[in-house]
Amino acid sequence: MSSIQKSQIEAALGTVMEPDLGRDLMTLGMVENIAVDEAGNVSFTVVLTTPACPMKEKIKNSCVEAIKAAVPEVGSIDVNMTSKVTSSCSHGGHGNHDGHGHHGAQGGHGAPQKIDLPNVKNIIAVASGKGGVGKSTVSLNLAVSLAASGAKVGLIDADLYGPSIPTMVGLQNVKPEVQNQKLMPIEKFGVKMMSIGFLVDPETALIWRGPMASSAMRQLITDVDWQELDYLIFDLPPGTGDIQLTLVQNLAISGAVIVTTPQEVALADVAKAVTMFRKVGVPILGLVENMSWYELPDGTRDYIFGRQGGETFAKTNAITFLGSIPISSSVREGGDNGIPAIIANPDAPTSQAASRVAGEIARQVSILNANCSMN
Ligand SMILES: Nc1ncnc2c1ncn2[C@@H]1O[C@H](COP(=O)(O)OP(=O)(O)OP(=O)(O)O)[C@@H](O)[C@H]1O
Repeated sequence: MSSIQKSQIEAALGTVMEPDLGRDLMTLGMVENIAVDEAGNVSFTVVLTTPACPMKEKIKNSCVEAIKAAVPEVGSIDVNMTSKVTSSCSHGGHGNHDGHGHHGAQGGHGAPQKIDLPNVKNIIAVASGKGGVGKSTVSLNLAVSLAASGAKVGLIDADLYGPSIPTMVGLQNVKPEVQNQKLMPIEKFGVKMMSIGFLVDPETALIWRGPMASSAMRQLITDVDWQELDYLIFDLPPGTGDIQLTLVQNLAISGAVIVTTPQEVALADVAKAVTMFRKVGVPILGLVENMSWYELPDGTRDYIFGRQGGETFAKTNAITFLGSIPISSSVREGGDNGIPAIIANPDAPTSQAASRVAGEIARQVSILNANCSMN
């Protein structure tokens, strides 16, 4: 008969800090179902804020160590790691005392209602100051990677003038069904997708300007039956013009990810994207540097577009650096063949880098949501 009390386990786990949130797991309510059997074997569940948590193993090991140190007579320790994705505070009223979301610049009394999707926990906008830096590639790999970790994920390709997601996932000639007056997203690689490219041919979209473009965007968001999603990745059109500004102003975005290459010209444009998000009060989750280097056959790196431009920019502008993704022919081939590199070649360094970036983004969303609900 074991003399170990549940309270001893609770006390031990109360010393384990969540590395990002700076509070212990018990205070954060992350531990459930603690059980101690007669032989002194312990089991419990740790509920993380995202299945893509890069700290998963670290937290698990810390729990085991804390219990062993506090209760040396313990038998086996069975830690069940699970997750429940937290919701963004950008939903009107959620986690925010004034009930108007956190977008101070726009969210005040009398401000127009932002488009909100109550069943979508987090909308992540992926932006770039300039075209061709790999924004769609990063958005797609982010979506696929989060879905592979177990999250419910959607992806919107809002590039009116050059939708690339249909080609990148091999769905060029697919048309979405309409059910109950809603467009059904098309599911591939575990991700629910909607692209302007599924709805109109590129020549038609090319002639749209201003209100036509804005209403097409609105439809992509509100007329789609997304159902419940943990993350909706919004691949914004490249640049920082009126279309982009209207979108980020009118949509309840949780946070923005900015994609750049290390090149200086791309970075000058990145500054504009940063300014745009800051102006409308959308938190910037961080910056991803794409096409950071090319690995030569002898293992050395060729920094084709310059070195660490993204990281330096992030530092000087007080933005989180989310990671670098090298140039690889498998990424380009994946884009052309309709199978994302992360699926076709998950062990390639580029795929690993893209997965790490996805984990970092999920982590930043969790931190943002936790900080906002604590305030
Ligand atoms: N890390 C990488 N390595 C190799 N090729 C890449 C990488 N990232 C993107 N590419 C390739 O670069 C091209 C442009 O990428 P992508 O379409 O993702 O950029 P974008 O910024 O979304 O462009 P657009 O401005 O057209 O929306 C594609 O052919 C893609 O396959």
